[in-house]
Amino acid sequence: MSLTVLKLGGSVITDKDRPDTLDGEMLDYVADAVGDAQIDDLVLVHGAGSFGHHHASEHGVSKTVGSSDVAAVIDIHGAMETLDQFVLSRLHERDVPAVPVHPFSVASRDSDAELSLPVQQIATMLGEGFVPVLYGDVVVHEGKGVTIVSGDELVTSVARQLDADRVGFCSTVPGVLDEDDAVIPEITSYESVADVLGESESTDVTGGMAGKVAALLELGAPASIFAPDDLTAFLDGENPGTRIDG
Ligand SMILES: Nc1ncnc2c1ncn2[C@@H]1O[C@H](COP(=O)(O)OP(=O)(O)OP(=O)(O)O)[C@@H](O)[C@H]1O
Ligand SMILES: C=C(C)CCOP(=O)(O)O
Repeated sequence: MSLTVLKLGGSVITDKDRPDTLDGEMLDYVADAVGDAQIDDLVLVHGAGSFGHHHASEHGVSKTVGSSDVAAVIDIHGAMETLDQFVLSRLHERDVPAVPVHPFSVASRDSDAELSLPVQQIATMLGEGFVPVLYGDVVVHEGKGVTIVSGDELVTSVARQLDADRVGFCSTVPGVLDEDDAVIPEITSYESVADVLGESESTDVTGGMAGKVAALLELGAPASIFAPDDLTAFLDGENPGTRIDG
């Protein structure tokens, strides 16, 4: 069996400039591609877009800055659960057997910020024919209350632990772009692209493209970053966009 881990970028499925606003057309578009895909085992992770980053920013919470305020936990996690419900229902409309895995309820960080994400339930879900769906969320963090765990970190953690065969990031851009906005076909070291990597153009507490590339270089397996137009090609086994191989 071949395992694919795919992240649907929050900037793809939401309108990242308007708080708590779905991009329903794009969500339908990517859900169509997932619904039509012929793949054995699939784990989906979605980002936060305007459902998580605005709330995290309002409460001053990021991957490194924590909060012990229950209202912050409920606000951020609640917004992400709402977005997750939209994602799940669009997938169900296409008969994708998608089931939720709520990171806040299962994951944690230790005092060195090391993420611990149990994957046995995800493996069992796959074995039973489900498509587990995770999402960027708040996560309890030893000594800091809660911090943010990005969908990118969840992808790399699941992919590493379950030895994924293919890892894909569907974002709004066709790949990592160079200074002339051309897609860089392959990245093998952070230094080679550090100058062109920036944060997201919208509110984003998890580091935008720079955070994504850094996380993927540490994965130890190749991963692709591509735009929604290329999602079907990726799910068909091609390697569109930028291939990151640390
Ligand atoms: N060199 C670069 N090439 C491509 N995109 C870049 C680059 N530098 C910065 N970016 C920004 O990074 C964004 C992609 O990162 P972002 O974190 O927003 O993606 P996402 O995973 O789709 O969203 P989310 O984090 O909400 O899930 C692009 O939309 C762009 O604004
Ligand atoms: C801001 C929150 C809650 C999660 C961020 O996840 P990402 O959109 O994958 O970076």
